[in-house]
Amino acid sequence: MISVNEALGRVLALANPPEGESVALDQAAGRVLHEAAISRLTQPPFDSAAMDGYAYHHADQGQPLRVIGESAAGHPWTGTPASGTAIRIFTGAAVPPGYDRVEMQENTRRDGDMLTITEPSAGAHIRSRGCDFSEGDRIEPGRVLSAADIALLAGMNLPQVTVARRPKVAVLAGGDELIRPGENPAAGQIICSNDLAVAAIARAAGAEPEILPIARDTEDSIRESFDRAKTSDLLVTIGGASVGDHDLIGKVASALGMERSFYKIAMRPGKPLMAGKISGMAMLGLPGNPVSAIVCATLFMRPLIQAMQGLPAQRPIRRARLTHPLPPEGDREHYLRAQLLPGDDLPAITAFDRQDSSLLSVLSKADALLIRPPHDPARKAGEIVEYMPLFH
Ligand SMILES: Nc1nc2c(c(=O)[nH]1)N[C@H]1C(S)=C(S)[C@@H](COP(=O)(O)OP(=O)(O)OC[C@H]3O[C@@H](n4cnc5c(N)ncnc54)[C@H](O)[C@@H]3O)O[C@H]1N2
Ligand code: MOO
Repeated sequence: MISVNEALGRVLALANPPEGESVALDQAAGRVLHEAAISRLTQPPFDSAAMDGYAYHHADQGQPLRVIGESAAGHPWTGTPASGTAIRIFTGAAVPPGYDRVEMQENTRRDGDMLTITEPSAGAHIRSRGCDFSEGDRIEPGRVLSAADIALLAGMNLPQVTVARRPKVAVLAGGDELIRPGENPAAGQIICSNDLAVAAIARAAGAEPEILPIARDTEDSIRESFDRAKTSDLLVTIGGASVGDHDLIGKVASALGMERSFYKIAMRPGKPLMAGKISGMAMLGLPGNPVSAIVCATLFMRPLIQAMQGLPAQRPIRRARLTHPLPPEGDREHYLRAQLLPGDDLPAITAFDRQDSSLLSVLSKADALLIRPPHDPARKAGEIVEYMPLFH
């Protein structure tokens, strides 16, 4: 069995290089920038007023000024400044060369055409040309575009950007016991839940997931499902990964020529994880236990989907203080479902008592996975441990 870190490295190596596609800005939030975006404009394009008031020249401060024009946003003044003059100006309007101050109107008194600055501000209240960004400035690729990025790209006059194509992820649940939510379970049947969760994690990571019909526990059914997935970038199977007579995923994958990257890792839950490539398509075989499937999707599928879009690999590992003692660990890295509360210096973390890998009700209450390395000795309350935040 290989370590979690080793497995993660091998999973990330399955990612093909991302491909770009051009999208309109209103579709670009949350996507990964694939090519550098290069500004077509300088912003602001002219020295611009930061307040509603009057533009004047600093040298004329202290004397009455004659108001000789007006500059509003979208309607620049075209006259010529002269000494002893001012113009009415509004926020966002161009400040004509020749004036170097804008006084807010609250600090002035106006009498006909004549203006007195009653209380000169310390600052100029002028945003100089290019103080935000300049033509040719770049936003580098390999980042998820935020709402602020979209606004910046718009300001740069870029109506479209090249983002990484969303990886197509086929999600395949298998098992004769599985039926869809809403159906009536017969004896021995349960509701298929894992594929919905895995697809949700895939979508949140930027993929375009497709949930395939549930495969039955026959080689033919599984082969048929693999065939449906062949135009995907990644096939994620759930269940049938262990050693039972009906666990056929590995067998079918091998028969279809899977180049296996690994099978089984020193991790709890998630031991029977499988990874590899079939005809250029990446494949992850998740264990069927619901918590195992969701934890493995979080730890391995999510970073793989991010790598497929050109994002750097990052494991969001943080530190917290234990609220209770923990027993020594065995030979697998253990990811315990846990709850976080605010603490003095670090958050306080409490692992749930019940850690069976079938318990969705416990996972749903958890906001963290408390990480225990293989052979970690017993821990006391108050000791610092590592955790990974869940689902946010
Ligand atoms: N003799 C051994 N038995 C098992 C071992 C082992 O090492 N030796 N490992 C155990 C571990 S650890 C895990 S994890 C499971 C994984 O087994 P599979 O990947 O073959 O999963 P299944 O047997 O298909 O299912 C396990 C469990 O999960 C339920 N399930 C499966 N798919 C779904 C789904 N889409 N939605 C909801 N629930 C699902 C399934 O009904 C089973 O209850 O193997 C252990 N056994
Ligand atoms: O690896 Mo299994 O996931 O421990 O239940």
